[in-house]
Amino acid sequence: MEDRTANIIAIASIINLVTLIIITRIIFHLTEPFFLVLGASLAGIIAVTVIYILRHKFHTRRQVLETRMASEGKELRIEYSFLRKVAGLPTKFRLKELEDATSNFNKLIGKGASGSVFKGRLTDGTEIAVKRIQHGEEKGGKEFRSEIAAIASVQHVNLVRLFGYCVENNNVYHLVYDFIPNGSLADWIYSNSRGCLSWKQRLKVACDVAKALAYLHHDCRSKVLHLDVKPGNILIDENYNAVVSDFGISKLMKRDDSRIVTGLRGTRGYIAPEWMLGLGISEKSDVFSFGIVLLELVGGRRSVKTIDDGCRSKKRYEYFPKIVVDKLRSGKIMEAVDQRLLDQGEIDENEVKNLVNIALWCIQHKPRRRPNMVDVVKWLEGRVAVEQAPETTMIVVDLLSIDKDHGENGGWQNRNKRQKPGVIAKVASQVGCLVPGSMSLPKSNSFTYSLSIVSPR
Ligand SMILES: Nc1ncnc2c1ncn2[C@@H]1O[C@H](COP(=O)(O)OP(=O)(O)OP(=O)(O)O)[C@@H](O)[C@H]1O
Repeated sequence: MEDRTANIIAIASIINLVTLIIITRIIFHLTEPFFLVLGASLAGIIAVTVIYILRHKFHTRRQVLETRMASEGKELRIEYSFLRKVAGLPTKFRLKELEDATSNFNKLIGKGASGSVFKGRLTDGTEIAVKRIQHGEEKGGKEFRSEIAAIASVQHVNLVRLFGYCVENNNVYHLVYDFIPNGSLADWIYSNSRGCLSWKQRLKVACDVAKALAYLHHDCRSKVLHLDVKPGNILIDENYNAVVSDFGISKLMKRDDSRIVTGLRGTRGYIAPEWMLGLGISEKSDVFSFGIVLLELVGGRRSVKTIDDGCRSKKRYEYFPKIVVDKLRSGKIMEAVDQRLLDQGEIDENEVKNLVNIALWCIQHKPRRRPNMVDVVKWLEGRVAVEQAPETTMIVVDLLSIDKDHGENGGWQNRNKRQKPGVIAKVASQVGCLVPGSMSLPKSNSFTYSLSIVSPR
């Protein structure tokens, strides 16, 4: 509308001017030179007017476009952030936002092998846990990408929620999670630091973790292998629900693949034998680790313990799963149960046997003999009866757990050390505990074990 008015005014001005010149010529009988000067001036005026009109048009159009783009951009941004929220996808944080949220990273919650975790609060009041991975670009970046790839698109009440991430500084990666207030399962079962979980609460934790793993293995577009299932990575929320966390070494696996080959990582005591032997891993490797967690829930202790017998040259180890099998066979399973649970009472021997039986299915050394997590959930919920677990050789024990310096506290991980299967035999012979062939199980409660390596296939 404005454009048209400007055009009309310009054309009308030119017509007026020409008319004025013609009238002036008629009245005053003006000469040729006068008209040359006048013509040039007129051309100048017309050129200026045309330039003005064009500029005005261009300016107006640009303004219209800018306004339209701004409003479309805003709409797109709103839509984009809305879709991310709906899909639960992680958002990118600025370092400054995380510094403000964590008061400059001064509330340390805990430290793991890969970094430190800090408590914080976002401006909208949401409590967060910020994990700072500081391993140098390659390792830290790898762990960071694994974590994001694995949990960015998964949503389950028993999986920790990843709110977002931040990579402003090349070698420092931040992952922002929902804050889970009651510490990890390790704090509850290995020590009294937070108290003692009752038997019912332990059964609930087992169910929650099983559901989370069943979801990762069977309900996601690609199978998600967690690969570091252990009490330290199972968080307890305010209602004592279990939340699985730490996807730093997880892997995605195509639905059609039966196994994948990857460098040995994970945590001592929980690594499935097929992984240690370099035979490839699958969702059944998580099932193995889960079985070990079940036994630790029953015993309130770690599966591998160092025995201090005063002999410094050769360390001796106690393997709890073997103790449990022994106790079950001799009808004394309650002797393997966490003393604190026995003191609390309200623990049913049949329920203990049932849980132990499920665990023994899960830790079968042959992966194909292990159940899948969907079946485990049905067993744990009592929807399907559990048959007695077959005997398993239980002789490929986590040799990499045998670490001269770190003893039994579980703090050592080979997460960042890629090991070849041959290393296992080497480590075994170094610690003097490689016995070829199978081994017979000692009958005593706290026996030490020798290790031999057989193929789980
Ligand atoms: N989302 C969270 N909310 C509350 N606490 C958390 C959260 N994530 C981790 N933590 C706490 O931070 C501690 C360190 O966690 P992190 O995952 O880094 O290490 P870890 O699992 O203990 O060891 P590792 O990295 O060796 O597996 C844990 O003990 C846990 O209690």
